[in-house]
Amino acid sequence: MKQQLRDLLQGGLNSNIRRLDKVEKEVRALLELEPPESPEERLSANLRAGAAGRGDQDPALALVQHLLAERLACPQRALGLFGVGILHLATHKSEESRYVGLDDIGDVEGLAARLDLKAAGPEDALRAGAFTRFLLDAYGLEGMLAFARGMEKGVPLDEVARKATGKSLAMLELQWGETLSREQPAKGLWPFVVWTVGLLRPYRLFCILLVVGILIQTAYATMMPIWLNDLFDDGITAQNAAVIWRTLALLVGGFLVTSAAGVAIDFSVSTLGPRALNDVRTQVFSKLLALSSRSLNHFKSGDIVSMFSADMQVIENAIVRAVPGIVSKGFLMLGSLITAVILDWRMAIATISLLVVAFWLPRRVGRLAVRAAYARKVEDGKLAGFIRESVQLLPVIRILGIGAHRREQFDGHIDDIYQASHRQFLMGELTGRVTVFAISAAQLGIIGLGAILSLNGTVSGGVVVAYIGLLLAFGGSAGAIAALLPPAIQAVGSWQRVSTVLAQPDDIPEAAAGTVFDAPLERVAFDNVSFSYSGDRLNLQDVSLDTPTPRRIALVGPSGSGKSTVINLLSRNYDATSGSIYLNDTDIRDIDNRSLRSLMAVVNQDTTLFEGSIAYNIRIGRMDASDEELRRAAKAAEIHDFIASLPAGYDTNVGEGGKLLSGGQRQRIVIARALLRDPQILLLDEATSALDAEAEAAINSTLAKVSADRALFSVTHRLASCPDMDLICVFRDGRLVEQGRHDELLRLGGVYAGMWEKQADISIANAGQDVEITVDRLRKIPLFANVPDADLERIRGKLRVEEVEADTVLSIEGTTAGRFYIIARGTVESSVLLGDGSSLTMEILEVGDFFGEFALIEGLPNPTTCRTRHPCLLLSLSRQDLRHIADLHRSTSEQSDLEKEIAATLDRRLDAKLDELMSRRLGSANPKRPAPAQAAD
Ligand SMILES: Nc1ncnc2c1ncn2[C@@H]1O[C@H](COP(=O)(O)OP(=O)(O)OP(=O)(O)O)[C@@H](O)[C@H]1O
Repeated sequence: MKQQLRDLLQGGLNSNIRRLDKVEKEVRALLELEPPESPEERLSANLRAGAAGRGDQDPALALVQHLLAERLACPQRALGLFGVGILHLATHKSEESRYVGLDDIGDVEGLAARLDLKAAGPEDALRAGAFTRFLLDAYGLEGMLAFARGMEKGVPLDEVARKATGKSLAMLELQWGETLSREQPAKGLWPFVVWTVGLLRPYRLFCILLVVGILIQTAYATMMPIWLNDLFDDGITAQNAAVIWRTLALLVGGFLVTSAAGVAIDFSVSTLGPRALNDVRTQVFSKLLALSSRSLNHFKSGDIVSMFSADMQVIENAIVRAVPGIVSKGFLMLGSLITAVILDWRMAIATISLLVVAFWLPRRVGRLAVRAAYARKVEDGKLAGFIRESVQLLPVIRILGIGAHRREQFDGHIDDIYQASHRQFLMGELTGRVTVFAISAAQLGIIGLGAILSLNGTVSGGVVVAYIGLLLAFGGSAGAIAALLPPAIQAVGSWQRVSTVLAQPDDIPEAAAGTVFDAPLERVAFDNVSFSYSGDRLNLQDVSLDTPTPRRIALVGPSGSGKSTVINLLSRNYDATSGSIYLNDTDIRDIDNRSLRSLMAVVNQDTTLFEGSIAYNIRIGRMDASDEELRRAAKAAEIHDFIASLPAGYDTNVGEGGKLLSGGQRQRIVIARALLRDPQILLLDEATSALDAEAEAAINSTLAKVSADRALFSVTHRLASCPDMDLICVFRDGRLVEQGRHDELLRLGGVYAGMWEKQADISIANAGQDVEITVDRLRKIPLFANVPDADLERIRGKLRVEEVEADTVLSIEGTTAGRFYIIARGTVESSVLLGDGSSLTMEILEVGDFFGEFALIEGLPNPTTCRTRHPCLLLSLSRQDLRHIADLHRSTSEQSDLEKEIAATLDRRLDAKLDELMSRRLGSANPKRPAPAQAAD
């Protein structure tokens, strides 16, 4: 056998075997395969598999397919997709498969079919590699192999996907798309120069001025050595005054013209740079406006802001200084080379050979420098985002006492920045230094050669003098390029970030041949609509709803159930993952986007205004509205009288974000803006939840008036307004679980009835001044289920009404201080701190929910931190008050019944919470592998 193998090797297969060996090693590592018994066996398996790759099939692909089939029991149908995919991963840098364009990924089904017929082009191989890498990353080797093994003939791929990953094929493709990097692979200096030239194209006159200036400078520098040669050989050596005077005149004249050309260059670059940069700013800003919320979610706001400040500055500097400098010095070097050939071809060949070597070296270092500059930009963006988040959340950081932890994270960021910038500067400087070093070495070599050749008279003294001049010009140019390279390289990093945004496909949904919707709206329908934000799980599932309009529709349900998502889909902030939404009988995707938007107005809880006057803030609802229409909208929003009472009236400046006005006033301006559009569909997303109770009561009455005769979709946590609604849609876990009128839903006794029961008997009166709760309602709190009426009446009397602003921490995990609370208005987030300092939301507590019961028992610490998400109205009870009531019933030294009951209930709740906490922590420790049982669709 050995002899046989040796013969084969000698038969010219060496290079093939080496390649197969390399591929096999990579594939074994990728698929975690045990190495075979002996090298001979491996060699023979390789050869057998390689030999199977006859005809036009790649022997390496045959080897991978052999390993998949023989060692991993994958069926024939999987060998195309995964064979090509794994081979691609093994032979290319895995990173490459991240950069598949989102538009290019196509569907897995089609890809598998193409690869089955072995018609894989390089793009198919890249896609197969990208899909294989995605499965490996998201579902591990087991998941990938489960997919591959499931691809038996005749089994639909959707079924294979569900079995292997718990997700439908469509969801898997969406998830795959989401994991692809939106960054561009590292680019070099040349593409940046090409981009810059493209940018400058609209400014032809200045470009011509610039090019003429550069050509004049180049011509002068190129001619100078020839004139020096003439001056030396024909003038000074031959004692010819005429030649001397003529050459001197040329040198001085050329000098003056070149100086003028320098001024022209300065003038044109200082015009071109800022103009071109403004164009880039416009492009990026327009792109931001053209990107959907889904695409924007992929960029950090810190990155985007620093793109407009730091990045633009760096690019401008490159366009004004570095690029023109490098181009003109490059021309100069080219001109010098031509002169060198004219002067003496032998010296020129030697010069060119040395220079080729001299340029090759810096190119290699330069590539590393470009990569380092990009890495530095990424780190800068991360730090900017971190600082922004820290400043915004400073109060939360203080209250949670996680300052030291944030400091540690900050140290981590600046450490990363140090590493990245150290590398960036080192590589940038090294590129310059290597360039100078290489050119200087070449210079020395050529001067030496010239001197030796002049000894035996092969070249004249004039040529040597001219060459020295040439090389000085050459060295000077190389030095200048070396100095200009670091800022240019820095600019490539910045440009790369900018181009990552610019390369995103515009995906604000816009119907290609969208129809204008100008009919009266008679119907809104959701037909089996499902949606996922991230591709990871469905946030809305199979929602079907068909309602005539105008009608008032409430969307209710627990936090996170998908209510706001319905608003997002209806307003086409996102498009449904599957299913359709109809206005009358037209799919909203077929409606021209402008026309669709003009049909509707959204008022949500964010009342931030734009910097500018009140009039401006209302008018942006419809730019062509007249002053009279503006006033009418303000009157309908019941804010006109207030505006009229201001000294500057409608011209009053609202300050940054509108901070000179109260929350209620800001919200009325937002409502006036919405009404100015006279929308057929009014979308309210918790429009009053950020306001205090008094402002909420007033604005609710305004909203009730302005929503008549429109299709109103109102997301609300507080059910008090629901009895007046024409339709109530109840959501839970992304599904529309109930729909009907208030009475019907109460009779149904389902989710809505439960929510109503929780909120009923807690009444808010007097614009939030008074909150009442009945004894019967108190009894429904498990803690008080068995407490006698008399005690409950006492507890009711001791409850204190508290009005609390948003973002107030009411109890802190691990501490025993605090009170017992019942929520009458608003929502409260209960969270726990994880080991890595991040916090995990356990529950969103809503009206009728209670928390802080742990405070009622001596020494029992709070298991979670509770923080208000909105301004809240709470009923609270102190430990002392409860104890006082308990003491009234204490006959012996034993615990009273009340205390026993509370302790027992607490035990149960605590157990349940701990179980939930454990499972969530375990779940969050392994986010990459969702259990197939949690099928999202
Ligand atoms: N931009 C987003 N990216 C990813 N997931 C999101 C995004 N917005 C919402 N979600 C998730 O989608 C689910 C539904 O959210 P949605 O905001 O529609 O619920 P909701 O019922 O309106 O909740 P709330 O009452 O708290 O506002 C939640 O699990 C939420 O975490």
